[in-house]
Amino acid sequence: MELDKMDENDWKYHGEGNKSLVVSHVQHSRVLRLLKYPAEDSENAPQTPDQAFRHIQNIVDFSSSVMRPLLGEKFIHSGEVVRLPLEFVRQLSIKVQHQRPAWRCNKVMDIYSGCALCLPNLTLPSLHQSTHTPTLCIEIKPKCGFLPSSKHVSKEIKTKVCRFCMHQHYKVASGKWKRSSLYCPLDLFSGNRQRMHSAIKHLIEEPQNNFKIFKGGQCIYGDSDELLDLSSLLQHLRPYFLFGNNRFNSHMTNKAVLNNFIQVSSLNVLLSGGRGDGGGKGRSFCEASLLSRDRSRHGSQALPSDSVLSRILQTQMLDNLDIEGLYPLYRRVEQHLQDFPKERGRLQVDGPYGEAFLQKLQKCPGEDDGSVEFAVAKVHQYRVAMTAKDCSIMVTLVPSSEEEEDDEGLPGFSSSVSILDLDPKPFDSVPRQLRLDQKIVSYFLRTAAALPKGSVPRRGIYPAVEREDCTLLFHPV
Ligand SMILES: O=P(O)(O)O[C@@H]1[C@@H](OP(=O)(O)O)[C@H](OP(=O)(O)O)[C@H](O)[C@H](OP(=O)(O)O)[C@H]1OP(=O)(O)O
Ligand SMILES: Nc1ncnc2c1ncn2[C@@H]1O[C@H](COP(=O)(O)OP(=O)(O)OP(=O)(O)O)[C@@H](O)[C@H]1O
Repeated sequence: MELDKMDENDWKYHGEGNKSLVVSHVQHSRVLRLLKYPAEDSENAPQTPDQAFRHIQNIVDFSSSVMRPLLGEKFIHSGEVVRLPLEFVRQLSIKVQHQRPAWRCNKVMDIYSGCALCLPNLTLPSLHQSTHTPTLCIEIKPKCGFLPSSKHVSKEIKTKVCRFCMHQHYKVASGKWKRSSLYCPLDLFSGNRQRMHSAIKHLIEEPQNNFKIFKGGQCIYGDSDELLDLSSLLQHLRPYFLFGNNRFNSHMTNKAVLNNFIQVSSLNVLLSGGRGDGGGKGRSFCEASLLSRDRSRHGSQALPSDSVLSRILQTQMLDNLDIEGLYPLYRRVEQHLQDFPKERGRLQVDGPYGEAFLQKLQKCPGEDDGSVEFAVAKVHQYRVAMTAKDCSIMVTLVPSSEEEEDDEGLPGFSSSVSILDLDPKPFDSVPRQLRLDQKIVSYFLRTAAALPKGSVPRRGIYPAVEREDCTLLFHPV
C-alpha cells in the first residue's frame, strides 16, 4: 500500500462496530480500521495525531502480546498502525457516510488524526488460497459462554440464566433490537453438536450484531434489516452445497442446504483443534435456552482443547470473581491511584501492553493478600476476559475442487479461523460494567423471571414450542 498515493475510490465501506469503522480495498485483501468518536464532539479532534497513533499502537500491542498468547497465535492478526493523508481520510468519510447504518451514526469517523489500523481482509482468502468460486465467510460474535460461579454473585439468577439471555430483555425493552434472539452462547460453547447447531440456527434467525455472512468479501446476510432475507441467502448458499450425487439436483431442500451450511461452516470448523478437554463439560446450561428443558439429551461435551471456542472460553473465564467481586478490588486500585497518581505507570493501568503486562495477570496469586498489586492483577485479568467476551470469530471457507469431499461426505472447503476485535477495555470501564450488570439483572428479575415457571420468558414473539428439526423461524422484514 503506497500511503502517498491513497485514493478513496480504491476503498469501500465494509462494516463498523461501536468504536471503529472498517473500509476494504477493492482489489487487495486489506482493510483499514478507523477510530470513531461521539458525534457531539465532532467539531473538535478528540485526540492529537500522536495520541491517536499511540492509542492504535496500544491496540496492536494488546492484541499481539496479551491476547495472542492466550487465544493462540494461529487465530490472531494484529495488523499495523498506518498514517494516512488527511485529505484521503476526509474524502473517504464523505464517501462511506450514506452506507452507514443510521443507528451507528451517533458516532463519527476520526478524520483528524490520519491514523488507522491496517489489517488483512479476513473475509477473503489469504494469498496462497486461490479460488474461482467466491469465498464464504461467517462472522460470529459469541459473547460470554459460561455462568459465573463466584461466591461474590449476589443474585442467584446469574448462576442460572446467562448474561446474553438476560441482556436480550433489556435490549429489546430499551429499543436496541426490535426482536429477541433465541441464541444462547452456552449452547454454542457446549461442545455438543446438537446444541451448537441450534445456537447457529438461532443466530441465522435473528442475527442482531452477533452474526454475518460474507460472500466474496461482501456482506450478504446480517448487519442490517435489508440483509435479512432468507430466500436470498439460500440462493447464495445453494450452489456451494449441491455436491456429490446432488450436484445438479436442484431439489435439495432448503433445510438440507442450511443443515449442510451450518455443519460445514460452523460445527466442523469450530470443533476442530485436537481432542482433549478444552472445557465446557457439565458446567453450563442456561435456563433460558430452549434446549435446557431436555438436559439429559443435550449434555455438554468437552470442547477440543485447541479449538477456537475453547481458547476464547478459557480466556473469558479469567473473570472468576464476577464484576461484583471485582469491583471492590477496582476501588482499591482507584483509591491507591488517588493517593499515588504516579503509580499509574508502574501498575501498567493503561499499558504498555507487553510481556510484563501478561506476566502480571498470569502470575496473580490465588488469595487476596490485601495488596494493590493483587487488586490490579485481578482488574487486568477481568479486562482481558471482557475483551474475550466481546471479540468476534471469522470463519473463512474457500471452496476446493469438485471431487474433494470431507469425511462426512460434505463438499470440500479449506477453512481458516481468525479472531478479531481484540481491543483493550479501559480501566475506567469497570464501574460502568457494574451498573450495567445491575440494570440487566434487576430488569430481568422484574419482568421475565417473574413469569410463571415454564412460560419461557424471552420468547414473547416466538411460538412457544421449538421443533427439533431445522425449521427456521423467520420474521417479515
Ligand atoms: O457491554 P455489552 O455486553 O453490551 O457489550 C458491548 C457491545 O454490545 P453487545 O451487547 O455486544 O451488543 C457493543 O457492541 P455494539 O455497539 O452493540 O455492536 C460494543 O462491542 C461494546 O464494546 P466497546 O465499548 O465498544 O469496547 C461492548 O461493551 P463492553 O462491555 O465489552 O465494554
Ligand atoms: N480484519 C478484518 N477483515 C474483515 N472484516 C473486518 C476486519 N476487522 C473488522 N472487520 C469487520 O468490521 C466490523 C467492525 O469491526 P470491529 O468489530 O473491529 O469494530 P468495533 O467497533 O471494535 O466493534 P465493537 O462494537 O465490538 O466494539 C466487524 O464486525 C467485521 O465485520
